[in-house]
Amino acid sequence: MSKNTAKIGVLLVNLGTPDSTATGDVRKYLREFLMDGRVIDIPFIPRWMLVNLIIAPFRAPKSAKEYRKLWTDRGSPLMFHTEDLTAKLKEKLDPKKYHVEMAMRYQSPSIADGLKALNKGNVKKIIVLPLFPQYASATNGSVIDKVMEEARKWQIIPNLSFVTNFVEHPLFLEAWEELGREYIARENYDMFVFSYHGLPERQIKKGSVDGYCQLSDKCCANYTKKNQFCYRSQCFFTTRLIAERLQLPQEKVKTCFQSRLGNDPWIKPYTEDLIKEMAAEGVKKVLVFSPAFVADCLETTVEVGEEYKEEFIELGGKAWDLVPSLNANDTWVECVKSIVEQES
Ligand SMILES: C=CC1=C(C)c2cc3[nH]c(cc4nc(cc5[nH]c(cc1n2)c(C)c5CCC(=O)O)C(CCC(=O)O)=C4C)c(C)c3C=C
Ligand SMILES: [Fe+2]
Ligand SMILES: [Fe+2]
Repeated sequence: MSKNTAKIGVLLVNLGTPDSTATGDVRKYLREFLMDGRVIDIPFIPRWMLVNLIIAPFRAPKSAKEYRKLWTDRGSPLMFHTEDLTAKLKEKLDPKKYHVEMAMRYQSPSIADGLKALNKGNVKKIIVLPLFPQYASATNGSVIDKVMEEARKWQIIPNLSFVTNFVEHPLFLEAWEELGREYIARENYDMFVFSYHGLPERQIKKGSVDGYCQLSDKCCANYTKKNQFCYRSQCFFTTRLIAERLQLPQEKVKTCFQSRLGNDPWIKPYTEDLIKEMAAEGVKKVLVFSPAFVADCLETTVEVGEEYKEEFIELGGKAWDLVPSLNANDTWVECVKSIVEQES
């Protein structure tokens, strides 16, 4: 009997970050990111004009300044946390059985290079794990799309398996529970805010099965087979699962959405509005979770941890504590290992 020595390839994919904080590099990153038709989902010519003539030129210098607040000796946190996660996963998985690579959807290391490295290693199967817990066409969908675009060029296409979301994975929830518990043990919070990356409402409606998702509280509050890919519904569901584990009183738990871009309506409630409401109601101490991200990045450290905090404190708040992301937390590494083993 011949022994099949081919391994299982694993590709961990995160969003991507600029190569440096130079305005030119940030502009290059924004152009690639926002020219993705799953991110700005309008026809090519208006998208090209919007991105190249308006957003990239005006936003790049502002974003570069924000990235400078975030940058470390090891570069962008999104990058080095993903590197650390990958290194720890490699240690946990049997190297005779698995070949692990990491990639970024935009900029580098590219998905094409990650796949090439796996393919050279003679893999019989490739498991693609986009590092986004809740499915969105703009993130997980875009990673899957790009992997298929690359694989389409190969003579031999091995078995490809895609992880579409992992909001219910017990170890994902346990990792957040552990991180949250440390804060809850130290402080008596009035409110627990779960702030997720936003999405244009249009993108939720486009993915709605039989028009089920109308962005009301009714549809998104229930996570069912009809809306299992509705990003907003998965976010509410994530909040509920983490809050239940931490036994947080329901009336002290809020879900909201941050980081709007452009003038179209994005999914609500907006984090900025919630901050104002909470301050007006006399809420003083808030613990914030950001479970759409598995690594700290511009959106967590700067937007939630600095900018929203400043706004809340200016409006009379006393504490706005951000729970750090999963980064290379051991329970999270176990979660990724378990996802890979389930898909193997
Ligand atoms: C949960 C994951 C994310 C979704 C969904 C998502 C959708 C989305 N994002 C933009 C526009 C921008 N996002 C930016 C940064 C950024 N976004 C995510 C994740 C999701 N985006 C992450 C992890 C990051 C941080 C990257 C880092 O380097 O730290 C930015 C760039 C930063 C800036 O200039 O403010 C933009 C722009 C859209 C339009 C969108 C959905 C359609
Ligand atoms: Fe984003
Ligand atoms: Fe919905």
